[in-house]
Amino acid sequence: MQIAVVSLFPEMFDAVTAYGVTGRAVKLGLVRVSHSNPRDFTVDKHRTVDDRPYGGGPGMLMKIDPLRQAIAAAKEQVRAQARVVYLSPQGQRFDHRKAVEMAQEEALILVAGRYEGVDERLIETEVDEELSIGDYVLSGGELAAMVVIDAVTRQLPGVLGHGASAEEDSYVNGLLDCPHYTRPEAFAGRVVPDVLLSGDHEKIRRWRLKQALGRTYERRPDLLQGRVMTPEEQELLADYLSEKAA
Ligand SMILES: Nc1nonc1C(=O)NCC1CCCCC1
Repeated sequence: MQIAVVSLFPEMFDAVTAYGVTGRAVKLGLVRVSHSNPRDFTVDKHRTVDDRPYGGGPGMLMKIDPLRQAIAAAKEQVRAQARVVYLSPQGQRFDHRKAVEMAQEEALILVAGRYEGVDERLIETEVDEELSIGDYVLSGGELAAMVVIDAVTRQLPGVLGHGASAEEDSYVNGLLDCPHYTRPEAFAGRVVPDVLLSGDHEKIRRWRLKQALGRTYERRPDLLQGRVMTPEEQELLADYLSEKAA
C-alpha cells in the first residue's frame, strides 16, 4: 500500500515509519509512506501557508493553494487511484471496520491540518472523506494520521508475523481484549490463571472469549449493542456474570 501524507511537519511521521511493527512494514516494502509539505508550494518570501479567517475569530486557517498543490504532488507520488482523507474532529469516527476497509485501498492520501483548520472549499474540492480518531481537539492532524497509518498497516498481509494475530486483534470480533499474562507465574501474590498453564487450547480459547465478553459487558456495553452473540458467547457471558455475582 502507498500512503502519501500532506503535512507541515513530515519529520513527525518517523514515529510510525522508523519503529516497531509499522517500521518493519515500511522496511519490508509492505507499505510506502511519502511526504508532501504545503510549505514547499508557497511562492512568497515568507512561505505563507496560513491566513486570517473571514468573519473574524481566533487563530489562522490553512490556505487553499499550498494544500491543493501538495495534494496534487501527493497524487503524483502514489501514481494510483488514491482516497484523499482529511483528519479532523468533524470527521466520521475511525474504527476497526474503517481500518480494514482502508487497508483494501491501493493508495491513501492523508491530509493533516494545523492552526484552526483549513478553508472549507479545500475539503469540498479535494477531500473524499473526513475522519476523526476521537472527540477531542489535537494541535494538528499528524497524530491522527499516524493512528490511521498504524491501524491500517496492521491489517496488511504479512505485516503481523503470525497471520493469526491480525484476526485475534481485539475489535476483530467486536470485543475488548482479554487479560494477558507472562512470566513470572506469581507477582505480588497474584498468580496466572491455571487454565493458561493447562496447555488445553480449547479451554484456553473459551476462557479468553469469556473474559473478553465479560470485560466488554462491564466496560463497553455499547459494543454489545446490536452485536449478535453466538450461542457459545451467550453461554460464556452468562457464566462470567454468574461467577462475578457469586
Ligand atoms: N480528533 C481528531 N481526529 O482527527 N483529527 C483530530 C484533530 O483533533 N485534529 C486537529 C485539528 C486541529 C485543527 C486543524 C485540523 C486538525
